Amino acid sequence: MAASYLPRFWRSAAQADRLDFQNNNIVPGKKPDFEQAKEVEEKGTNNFETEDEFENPANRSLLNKLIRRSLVESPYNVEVLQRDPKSPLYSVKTFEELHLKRALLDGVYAMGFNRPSKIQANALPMMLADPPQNLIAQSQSGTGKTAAFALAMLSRVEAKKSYPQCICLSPTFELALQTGKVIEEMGKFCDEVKVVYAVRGNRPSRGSHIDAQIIIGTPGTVMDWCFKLRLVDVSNISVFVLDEADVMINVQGHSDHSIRVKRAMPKTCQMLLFSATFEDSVWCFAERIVPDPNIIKLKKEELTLDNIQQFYVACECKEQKYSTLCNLYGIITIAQAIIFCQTRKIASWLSRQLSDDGHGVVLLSGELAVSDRAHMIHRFREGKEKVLVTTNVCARGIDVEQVSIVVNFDLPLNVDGSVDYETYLHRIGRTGRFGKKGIAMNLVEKKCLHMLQEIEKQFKTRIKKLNNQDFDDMEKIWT
Ligand SMILES: Nc1ncnc2c1ncn2[C@@H]1O[C@H](COP(=O)(O)OP(=O)(O)OP(=O)(O)O)[C@@H](O)[C@H]1O
Repeated sequence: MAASYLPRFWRSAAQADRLDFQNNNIVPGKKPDFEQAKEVEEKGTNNFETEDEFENPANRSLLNKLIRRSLVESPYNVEVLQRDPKSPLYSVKTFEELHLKRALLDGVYAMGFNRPSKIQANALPMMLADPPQNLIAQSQSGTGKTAAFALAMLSRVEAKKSYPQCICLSPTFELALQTGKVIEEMGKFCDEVKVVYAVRGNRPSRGSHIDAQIIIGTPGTVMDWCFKLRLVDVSNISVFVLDEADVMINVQGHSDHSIRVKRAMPKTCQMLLFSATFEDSVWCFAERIVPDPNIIKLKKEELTLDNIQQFYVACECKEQKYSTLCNLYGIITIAQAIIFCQTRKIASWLSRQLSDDGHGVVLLSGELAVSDRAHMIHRFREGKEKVLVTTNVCARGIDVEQVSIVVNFDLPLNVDGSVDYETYLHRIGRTGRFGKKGIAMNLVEKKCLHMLQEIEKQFKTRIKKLNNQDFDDMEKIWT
């Protein structure tokens, strides 16, 4: 790693070879005592200015810990956020008060959840009501929507009946796998409940019996399973979930399939639509296709999360964006990062270029075979790869806790060249999960700077400028 690209105080530490940034290793040193740890913490990370202080092994170790905490672990406190009425994680309720069955309570606690988030506490009573009620729900990215609808499905299935009872549609292969894993994990104490994946590459033979109660899949494959292969008796489906519902009902390709599957559901089937974003017109459409829904809706100014700080660097051209990215590399690889590109072509150019220049990187785009996609996302999730270069295929839903920085190598655009606000929000929402701190960095050509103002106006938010040359500016980010 080129130490000169590091902020001042990290630079001196790195030059002294005291911190193994690449591997986030804690440098062995004298174990700091608690009082000293507190004192240093209260001083703040920027107070480690002198070499002398770095000489002290206790301080070195503490510094390392602080960097880890601000970048990798983030000094966030879910407990505190959950008591703040302004936070999307706020909840006055406990999971017990949501009347979940014992096996599910065991499941959520085993996952380390102590209290429900706002969306979970508000949506679950509606979803579990009898008779079942439909719901269209919006909540910011990373606030626990997946767990909310997973709990609803797991609460509704009759485990003794070995046939599909719930269908959940996701827009991508990766998200379907991730959501299925959450359902499996959460339901691990519910004996006999199974999940099956209706995704590309998993094709049971025609007429085979599916004994899983929950089907999670992408719209095209689920449609094939229901209508072409006749694997699913749709008249038994009691819960139908559309995750990322706005793209599922509005974007060509997804919408034809999703709406066809939805129309085949029995009249009594409960419809649950979730997303962090719903353009006004899409919201109206959703209300038209879901009978008599309960509604949980956010205001525009509630959409961005305070825990994600947004920045931009103004660049002259693509090449300068690339060199800026290289300058940032030491910083973005302290934790994990996702770099978004507008097209597959740019993504593969960028990942090739970065690897040629000796940077570790993994590419995930739609052109890869599904097995390669699964392999790449698995390696990234495991932390074996620190930087993921991708397209919008990973913009939504992907939940990797250690992602501290999202870089928009290109701003997300609609086909007409205007800013795609929804995708912007989903992309930056890959960091700052469940109250953690995160950073969104936009590399923007000067001719496109007006787009940043449009984003600021749209979400009543602020995107701060960073100086291209002087990455000591970056220092300010973490403080
Ligand atoms: N009640 C909870 N307590 C602690 N952690 C939680 C809780 N609910 C969810 N999480 C964690 O928060 C993270 C984000 O949750 P999730 O992926 O469900 O968010 P989401 O709202 O679906 O996000 P997106 O809009 O990006 O799809 C996950 O790692 C999940 O395990």
